[in-house]
Amino acid sequence: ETKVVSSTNKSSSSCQGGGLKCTVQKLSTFAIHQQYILYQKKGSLPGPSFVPPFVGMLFQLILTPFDFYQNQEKYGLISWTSILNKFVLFVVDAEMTRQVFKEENAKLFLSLGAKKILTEKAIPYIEGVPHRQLRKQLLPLFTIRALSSYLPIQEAIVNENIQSWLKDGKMNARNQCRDLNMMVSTGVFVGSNTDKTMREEIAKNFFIMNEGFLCFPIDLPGTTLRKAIRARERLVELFTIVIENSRKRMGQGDKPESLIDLWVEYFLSCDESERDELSNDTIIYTLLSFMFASQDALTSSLVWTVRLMAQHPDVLARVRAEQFRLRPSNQKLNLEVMREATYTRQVVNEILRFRPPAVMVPHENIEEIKVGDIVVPKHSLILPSIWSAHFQDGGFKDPYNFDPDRFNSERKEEVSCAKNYLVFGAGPHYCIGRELAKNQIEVFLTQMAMTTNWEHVPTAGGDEIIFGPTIFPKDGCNITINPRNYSA
Ligand code: HEM
Repeated sequence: ETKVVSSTNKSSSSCQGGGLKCTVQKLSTFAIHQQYILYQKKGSLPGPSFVPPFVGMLFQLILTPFDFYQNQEKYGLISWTSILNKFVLFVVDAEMTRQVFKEENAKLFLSLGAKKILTEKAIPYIEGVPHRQLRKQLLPLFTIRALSSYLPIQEAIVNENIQSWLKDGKMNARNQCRDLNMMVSTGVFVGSNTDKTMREEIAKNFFIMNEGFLCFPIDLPGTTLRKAIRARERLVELFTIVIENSRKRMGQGDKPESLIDLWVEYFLSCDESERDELSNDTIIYTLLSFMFASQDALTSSLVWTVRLMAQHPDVLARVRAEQFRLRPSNQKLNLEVMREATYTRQVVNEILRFRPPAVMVPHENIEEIKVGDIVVPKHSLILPSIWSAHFQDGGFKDPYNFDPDRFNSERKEEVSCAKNYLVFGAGPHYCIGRELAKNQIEVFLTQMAMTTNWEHVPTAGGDEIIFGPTIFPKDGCNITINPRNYSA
């Protein structure tokens, strides 16, 4: 390594005049140097015989992700590659994937833009004791009581959207579910007692902020990233107003309705000395992370719900029969009924297994760590593959079959294959919104099933799976949709 570094210096000193030839010479020396470092790091790990300098496998990963996956999987349970000159460890084994999620020294690696937008105060960037304390503070927001208070909001907004889709008679699931999801998340987080104009402004700014997560990370006036940062600043102002209103209502003993209400209620119940002085800040930046974490993943799951149910009418018929048995006169959903709807919940779990929205969750190790027997050099990018864990040989039975019965009380694959089910991650950053997310998919599934009939409208190549950055059918899934009488 030292030798290569000194040869770089030598070449630059002999190349003082500048000009194209000199630039090419410097770039080639740099490329050779980088390749040398990568090959040193990979040691005996299997992987591609050649990785293009500078960009590495970036374009394959973005443009043809599943080809990239399949090629990489051929190298075995753990292999190497490189993206933008960074050494990348690709992990397809469920056990090792879990290990990465649990490793304190491997941090979630969100996009470069995400850190600028969400700032260091966002929960995925917090570690150790402060992280554990924050997670504890968040528990009251996801209890059965809390989830019950969000249900009427979820149900009302889902129904409202479905009614407007029925008027059109056809739709693109990806576009419509994205809007529905934004309305539901905003409703759940800030409550329906926040006026409509403010909820709409929150949603509008959140869309702008979301654009910034995957854009080119250049923060200059007029860039997508700068607009996203401005949108975040406006969201901070809007959330401050919502929290102040909630303080007034919770202070006079009103019933909490939204996630913010529950958090404010929790603060007011704590001893003055225990209250976090920066409580507004904590709530606001955590809410921004919630919006970020929930939006694309949930939209992906709703779209797959539409696509998979159109593909499996037998499964949809069983959901309808169960719902009609439990709610013969279209009673409102509540958590008890949802607990009894075991088949419907199996379908939700299978949608999440079969099409996990976040197929891989990048991590960066801040120290040298071990994954399996492999020593991973500091500052590598690790790609633990949730997708591969869900389809790994020796895990779920016939994993490429969409089969909700795998989770019934006889087969219980959620127990026997627990180590392969990684849709919500594992370890200290395990998804805190998982029950909220599952409820949302279930509400959507039941309302679609009981009030509509829909049919998939295929397009050429439209079923190919793309990253966006969660997974979607390429055409976003077009359907025709018609009203249906409430029946089994
Ligand atoms: C289908 C929907 C969802 C999927 C597939 C999903 C998946 C994930 C995954 C894989 C992680 C990383 C876990 C780890 O590192 O071990 C995560 C973290 C997280 N999720 Fe979700 N999620 C979903 C919905 C939601 C929702 C609705 C919320 C709203 C509250 C949410 C909030 C979070 C937060 C705050 C984190 C970071 C937790 C921390 O850093 O401690 N997620 N999620």
